[in-house]
Amino acid sequence: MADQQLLPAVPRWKPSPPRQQSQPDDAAGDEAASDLGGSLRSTDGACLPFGSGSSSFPPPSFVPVLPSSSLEIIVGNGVDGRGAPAVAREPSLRRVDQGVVLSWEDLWVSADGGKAGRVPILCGVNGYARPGEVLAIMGPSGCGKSTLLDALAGRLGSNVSQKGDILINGRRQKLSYGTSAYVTQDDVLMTTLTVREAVLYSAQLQLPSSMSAAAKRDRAEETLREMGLEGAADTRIGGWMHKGISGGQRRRVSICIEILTRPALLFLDEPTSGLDSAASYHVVSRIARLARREGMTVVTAVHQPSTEVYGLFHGLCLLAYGRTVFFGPASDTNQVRRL
Ligand SMILES: Nc1ncnc2c1ncn2[C@@H]1O[C@H](COP(=O)(O)OP(=O)(O)OP(=O)(O)O)[C@@H](O)[C@H]1O
Repeated sequence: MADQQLLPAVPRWKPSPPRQQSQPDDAAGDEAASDLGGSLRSTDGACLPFGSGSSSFPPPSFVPVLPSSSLEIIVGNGVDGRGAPAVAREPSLRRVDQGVVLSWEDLWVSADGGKAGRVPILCGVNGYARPGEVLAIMGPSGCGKSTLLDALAGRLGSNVSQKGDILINGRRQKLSYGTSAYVTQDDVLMTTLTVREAVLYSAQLQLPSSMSAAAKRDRAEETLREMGLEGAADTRIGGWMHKGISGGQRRRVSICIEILTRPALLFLDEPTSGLDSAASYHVVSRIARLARREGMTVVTAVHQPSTEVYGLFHGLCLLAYGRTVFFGPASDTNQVRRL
């Protein structure tokens, strides 16, 4: 088959011996899901050894486990753009029980293709994302990256249906308001506002009324700093008519607005699209640092990252033709990167 021939060096699943357990049915879903600690199942019932063997990307335990404080996130060459060490060692601010382990198992998505019937988009994909880490969804154009992201975020369109499990901390449950945020590919921002105004107004709208005005202002300022936007805070966002902030800064403003509520789960659709490699690096390194610091679970669809940007990802979910062809630590994928 053509797609098989194209991917000779991609690490393959090595099914471990089937477990002595029947496939969960819908009614028993929660109970079965909580038993996924050691492995996830493929469509044929075999176990998929996520994180098994020598992998440093262990499977989710479904008790959200934040990385230990000694864990290092090596950001590119270990030095950020201003020469400061970029190894994140700060302890996470999020309580352990607030982290979100997101997993998906045997997830199928198809679209209504009219006379052609249902058109498959995702075919039994599996994976997970953990607190404090950035999982990159990669693959060629049309392989289903955005669809997977949308399915995980509960944003699929009405002509699309899904089958399979999406679990939050091992259970089928809905995310409560403010738990997750989604940064779309397009920056929808008020061009006449300054960066500070845009973030502050969003803080006033999004943050709970129980927070004082001063606390909301502080949160807005803190988030501006986290995204490295202090220098541009008083610059008008601008647009086609009036030049304002740069493309990379626009992306960071969009992200800034979405993380004001400190969501436990952050979805990003192509956060680096349209950016040069330096701006891409700046955006993703901020996200990686924030994920680490806040114990945030980040899932991002990304297209052709540079080596430096790629080095910021913890996990990789590589799709091709709607199927998972690799899932594991991003650092384990030298063969994939050479393809
Ligand atoms: N709502 C839909 N209705 C019909 N087909 C769809 C729908 N959503 C996605 N598709 C199809 O599913 C496939 C995967 O689309 P998707 O946008 O997820 O790919 P992608 O990997 O994100 O692509 P790109 O990198 O180009 O953005 C495409 O062939 C697309 O046309």
